[in-house]
Amino acid sequence: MGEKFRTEKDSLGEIQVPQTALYGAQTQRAVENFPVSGNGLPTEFIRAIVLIKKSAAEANRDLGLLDKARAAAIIGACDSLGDPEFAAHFPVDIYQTGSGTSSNMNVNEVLAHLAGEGNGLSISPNDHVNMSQSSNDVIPTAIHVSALLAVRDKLLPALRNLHTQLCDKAVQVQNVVKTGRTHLMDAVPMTMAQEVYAWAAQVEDCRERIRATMPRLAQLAQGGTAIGTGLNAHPDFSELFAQKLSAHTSQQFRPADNLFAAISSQDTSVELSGQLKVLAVAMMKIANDLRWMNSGPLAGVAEIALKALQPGSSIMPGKVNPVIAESAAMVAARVMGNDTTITVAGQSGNFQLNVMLPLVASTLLESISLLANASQLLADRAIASYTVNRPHIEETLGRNPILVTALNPVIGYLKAAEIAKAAYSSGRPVLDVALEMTDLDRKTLEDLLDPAHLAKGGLVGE
Ligand SMILES: O=C(O)C[C@H](O)C(=O)O
Repeated sequence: MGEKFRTEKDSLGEIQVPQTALYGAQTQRAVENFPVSGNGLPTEFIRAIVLIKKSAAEANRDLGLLDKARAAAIIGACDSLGDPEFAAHFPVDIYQTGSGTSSNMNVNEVLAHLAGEGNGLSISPNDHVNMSQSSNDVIPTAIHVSALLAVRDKLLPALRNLHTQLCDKAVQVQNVVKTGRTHLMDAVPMTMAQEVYAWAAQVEDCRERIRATMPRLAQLAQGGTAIGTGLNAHPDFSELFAQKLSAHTSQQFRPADNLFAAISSQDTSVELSGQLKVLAVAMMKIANDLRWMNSGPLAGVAEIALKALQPGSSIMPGKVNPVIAESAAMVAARVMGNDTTITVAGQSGNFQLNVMLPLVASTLLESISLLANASQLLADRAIASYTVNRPHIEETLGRNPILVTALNPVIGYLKAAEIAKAAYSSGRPVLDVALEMTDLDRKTLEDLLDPAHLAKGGLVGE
């Protein structure tokens, strides 16, 4: 049996809508107009719009604009939306109208339908659910709210965990002295803790950069309506709305300093995306360092062994690959690309409205979610569990002629270079060669060339 339909009507006329749909005519038109990606906007974004509708209904009620019965019905409808409704009744594609009007109307229609069910109330998607609002302030507000909550609830905790795991690891490997590398080539010694603490510092700086965007994310376009003038909204609406939303989210929101700017630009989204890109760059570096350090096990750098999580190869038996680091590196690549997308979308503020808002919403939320998940996995399934190949590290460190760098202040660079060359060509320990080519005694050379001492900067008296 074919799907049943009902007739719905909007300002363009009648249209057939699936019988069971909670949405109405405008959503149906959008479904038919935009069969583009097959992907809807993220659930957390739609949830943010629903929260905006709830807070708006409360504010309109308190301002005496919306009668108590309708306000209660709309608020009840907002509260009744569970996961199955989110999956089924918000079908509009990301690549729709640039203002997100189709998604705003989708939410308005679903809530009006649910709010009017079984109570005899006539509830209009435009006049009641969308009262005092325009898509032009709802959608930028939903971007800020959903992004801020995702940063607060997912990304910042994941970064804190990654930082903690890195610091714990650094303590575990504080006595591992290894060869430092510059240009991928052997350089002077360091401890593995110094290396891991450097990653931790990068992560912590990224966390702080992202956290610093939150005060601007907390500024909302709501109340500006179509272009920022607030036409059709009560003068107290934006402030009261922000109070209601703050209470529902345990997060302080407030009206934007300039509502025109909040509607016509996406500068704060661009700012946040830029900080997410810094994190992606840091994540790529850490993931690649781990991959190099884990390379081998026989013919590679082989300093560490990442935990074996799955067979690496369908054809090469026994091979194990650094899958979590590869996954994190792909996330980083995606976020860098997303930042370019958001940069272009952010430029698309023509006169009073940015018209790439759904693209900003989906791309920004994807970056936050991917980075949160990848950070968690990197921490728990790579950093926490890797083991150190101490014999190999010690063996290569002991033979490293670059240790001779420590003799520069005593015998000069040119003499030290001669010793290094002789050590490289003969394959002998640099200490033995230096003993022959200088006047320094063994004890002095042992002190000067001690890798653990050099890892502290080689300062006399350390
Ligand atoms: O949907 C709205 O509220 C306004 C629309 O985006 C427009 O400016 O044309």
